[in-house]
Amino acid sequence: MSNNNIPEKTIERLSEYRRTLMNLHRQGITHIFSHVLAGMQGITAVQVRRDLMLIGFSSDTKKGYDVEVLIDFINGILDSPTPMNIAVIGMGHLGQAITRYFNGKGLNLKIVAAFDVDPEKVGQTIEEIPCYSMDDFEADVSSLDINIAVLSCPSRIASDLVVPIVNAGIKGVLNFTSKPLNFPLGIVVENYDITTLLEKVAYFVKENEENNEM
Ligand SMILES: NC(=O)c1ccc[n+]([C@@H]2O[C@H](COP(=O)([O-])OP(=O)(O)OC[C@H]3O[C@@H](n4cnc5c(N)ncnc54)[C@H](O)[C@@H]3O)[C@@H](O)[C@H]2O)c1
Repeated sequence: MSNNNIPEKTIERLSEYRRTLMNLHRQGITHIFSHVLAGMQGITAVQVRRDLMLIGFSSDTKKGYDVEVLIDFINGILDSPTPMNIAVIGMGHLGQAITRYFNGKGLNLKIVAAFDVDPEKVGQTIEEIPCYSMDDFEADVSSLDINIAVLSCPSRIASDLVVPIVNAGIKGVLNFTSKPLNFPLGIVVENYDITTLLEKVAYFVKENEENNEM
């Protein structure tokens, strides 16, 4: 099966499984049963087994899954053969928080540059990465071999960045602004808006309360 056929939700869970497995590995745990992994993720063992079957992982031994082997297998599915470089566009509160949080994770993905328009930030090193001017965005993205952009600029200017991002050859966008963006086919985009997500949680809380009252 090509990785393109793996459902989005399975990809998200594989990333979560890997983080859990890496923690277990650090604690010296060598094997884990599907129901234990499932319990740690708050899902069913059937779901875990189905996800791992989908990616062709079947080495469930009497002791459960071999933690190291499973991490390697998931690496082979999720990671690109070469490390991917990420740029943060808008190195304000959120951009800096994301960089600080993400670059400590030791993944095959690294935030290597920031772009901003603030003269006090451009030319500085912030959270251990260089901050470049938006004026030279396309040339710098190309010379730094950046594949992915994280958008943490003001929402009102987010749509102005679609064309520069496409022209610069960026292949994936994680958009944190409150302006949902569309890109041409071939560019992966994930819009992550905390207000939408919180409203979704609040809606289901309300639904549960209403159902409990009935
Ligand atoms: N999705 C979420 O969970 C979430 C949470 C908080 C904030 N946000 C959004 O993230 C964005 C940033 O929020 P913040 O609190 O970090 O704001 P901030 O004002 O601290 O940072 C914004 C940064 O963008 C820079 N900027 C302005 N115009 C730019 C341009 N044309 N190109 C590149 N950079 C530019 C600014 O100089 C500043 O450094 C906002 O759109 C906000 O709505 C999303």
